[in-house]
This record gives sequence, C-alpha cells and structure tokens, in this order.
Amino acid sequence: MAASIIDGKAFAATVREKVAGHVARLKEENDITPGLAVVLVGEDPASEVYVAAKHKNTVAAGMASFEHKLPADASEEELFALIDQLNADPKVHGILCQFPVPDHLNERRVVARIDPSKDVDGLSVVNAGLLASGEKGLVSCTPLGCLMLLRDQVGNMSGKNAVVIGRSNLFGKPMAQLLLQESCTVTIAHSRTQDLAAVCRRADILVAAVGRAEMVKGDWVKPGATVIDVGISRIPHPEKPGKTKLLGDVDFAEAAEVASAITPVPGGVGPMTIACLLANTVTACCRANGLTEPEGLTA
Ligand SMILES: NC(=O)C1=CN([C@@H]2O[C@H](COP(=O)(O)OP(=O)(O)OC[C@H]3O[C@@H](n4cnc5c(N)ncnc54)[C@H](OP(=O)(O)O)[C@@H]3O)[C@@H](O)[C@H]2O)C=CC1
Ligand SMILES: Nc1nc(=O)c2c([nH]1)NC[C@@H]1CN(c3ccc(C(=O)N[C@@H](CCC(=O)O)C(=O)O)cc3)C=[N+]21
Repeated sequence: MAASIIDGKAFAATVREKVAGHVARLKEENDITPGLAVVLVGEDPASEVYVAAKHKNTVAAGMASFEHKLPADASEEELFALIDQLNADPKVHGILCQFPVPDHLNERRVVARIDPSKDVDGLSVVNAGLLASGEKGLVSCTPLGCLMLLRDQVGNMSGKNAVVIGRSNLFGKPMAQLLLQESCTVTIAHSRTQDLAAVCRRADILVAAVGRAEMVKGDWVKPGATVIDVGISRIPHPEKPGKTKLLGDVDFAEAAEVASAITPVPGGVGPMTIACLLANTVTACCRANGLTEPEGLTA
C-alpha cells in the first residue's frame, strides 16, 4: 500500500484537547462555561447513538451539555417553543437539532428558527451566506473537520485542483467554499456530472460525500492525490451475522494503492465532526461574550 492513512480519530482527540484547554481558561479567567444544547425529535436509533456521543464529548471537554428529547409526533409549535427558549438562554451558546427530523417537520424551517449566532451546525442561510462572502460566521462541522485534516496533511493548498463529489447544503457546498478560500481550483460534482471518473482523475484533492458505498474506484484517483472520504454507508457485516459494517464512498483498498494519503471509514472524517461541533460551541461562546476566539479551531 502506497498511501499514508490519515488518522482522523487521533487528530480529533487533539482538537478536543485544545477545546478543553480553552474551556478551562474561559472558566478560570471569565467564569463562563460554554454550553451546547442538542435537540432530538423522535427515536431514530442512529441519531440516539450520535446524540449520546455528543453529550459524552461535550461533558468530557468541560462544557455544559443540555439534551432535549421531543416525541416523534411533536408539533412544529412545540419544537419552535423549545428553540426560542434555547435562543434566549444565556447558558446555551450552541444549538444543534439532530437530523433527520420526522417527515411532518421541515428542516429548513427548523434551521431558520435557530439564532444564527448559536447555529453551531452552520446551516442557517446567514452562516452559509457569510461563508460564501468570505466573512466570519459558523462553519458546518464536517467540512470544517475536513479542512483541518487537509491543512495538516497538505499544508498550502493554493492552486491545487480540488474536486468535491456532492452538493448538499450540509457538506458539499460549504466544503467547496472552504477549498476556494484556500485558493484551490474547485469543481463540484454531483449526480448529473458527466464522466465523473475523468473529473475525479484531475483532482489533487478529492473529497467524496455521496453515500454510495465504494463508488470511487482506484482508477478514478490521480496518483499522489489526497483523498477525503466523508460518505458513510451501513451494510450487513459480511462475516458477522446480525452485525453491520461501515463503508465509505471510496474503494479504500484500491485507492490506497494510488493516493498519497487517504482517510479511512470509520476513524477518518467522522470523529472530526463531533470535535468541530465542540470547537464551534467555544467559538460561539467567545463571540457572544466579546472575548478573543480560539486560534486554530475556526476556518
Ligand atoms: N462523517 C460525517 O461526519 C458525516 C458523513 N456524512 C455522510 O456523507 C454522505 C453525504 O451526505 P450529505 O451531503 O448529507 O448527503 P446528500 O444525500 O444530501 O447529498 C449527496 C450528494 O451526492 C450526489 N450524488 C448522488 N448520487 C451520485 C452519483 N451517482 N454520482 C455523483 N454524485 C452523486 C447528490 O447529487 P444531486 O445533488 O444531484 O442529487 C448529492 O449532491 C452520506 O453518506 C452521509 O452519511 C454526512 C455528514 C457528516
Ligand atoms: N444537525 C445535524 N448535524 C450533523 O452534523 C449530523 C446530523 N444532524 N445528522 C447525522 C449526520 C451524521 N453525522 C456524523 C457524526 C459523527 C460520525 C462519527 O463519529 N463516525 C465514526 C463512526 C461511528 C460509528 O461507528 O457509527 C467514524 O466515522 O469513525 C458520523 C456521522 C453528523 N450528522
């Protein structure tokens, strides 16, 4: 195998340590504890796992964690009343509503209800607009985590060809904006892209966020490229009956023969998402209190 494997799990641990250091300083010097509120509507088992992991990591970093669970049939009015209460609560600096929400609720309307200065998911039109304009806002956690990995791995990205597969508001669009800010030449590919393999082969930096297991083959990868695999598909485990296995969007074994560096799934981008959620909460807390924000934890 030629490629070095980017250890997102270890990198995320260093980000969480940095966050914990800032949190300790905020407490000592300013008597402020950053607080993160996570809202979960309904009982999706995967979401329960993520929310529990967020709670655990928030507490471990010394921050306050507020969990709010609403029943699956909660009305928009009930959810909005909770969000309004969290918007007004000075102990809450970050608010995240776990997605997907049940079908009768609308994700865009939910996001729009959250105070943009507390929108640690970076999903509001205000934060998306600030990012697109090159101004300071809150950046979606997963793209921010990928940026941190790329800065560490590649260093100066200026002039490099970057290809992002996927154009969602949650990931593809903000990732492309961040790469543009790093002065990459950015291509955003999606389901209508013609000859995706050829587009990918031009990429010095290839970021895949589709959700189709092992779609990106070894011969789609430019020799020496850096490959970031965001996709997560859960498939039945081939050897252990009743268990599941996580697969990324990239055929790891094939791509690792060609790339210079690659993130694995699991243990690559995933752990960075939660670390960046904590980082965004500290950033939001510092801004809310007019304090200098932490260095190295923002875009
Ligand atoms: N590791 C982590 O922390 C996170 C992982 N994820 C994972 O990343 C993946 C993407 O997430 P998200 O952006 O929310 O997903 P979406 O479903 O919102 O977006 C998927 C994108 O992939 C594109 N696409 C679909 N099929 C193809 C194809 N055959 N060829 C090229 N492009 C295609 C779609 O194109 P079109 O727009 O034309 O439909 C769309 O833009 C998922 O697997 C998700 O689980 C997401 C967030 C966090
Ligand atoms: N409002 C909102 N914001 C999100 O950011 C958001 C969301 N809703 N809904 C679901 C997706 C998905 N997501 C992940 C977080 C951590 C891992 C993660 O830690 N993954 C581990 C493995 C975890 C496992 O084993 O299941 C890894 O890849 O190593 C993955 C995916 C955040 N999302």
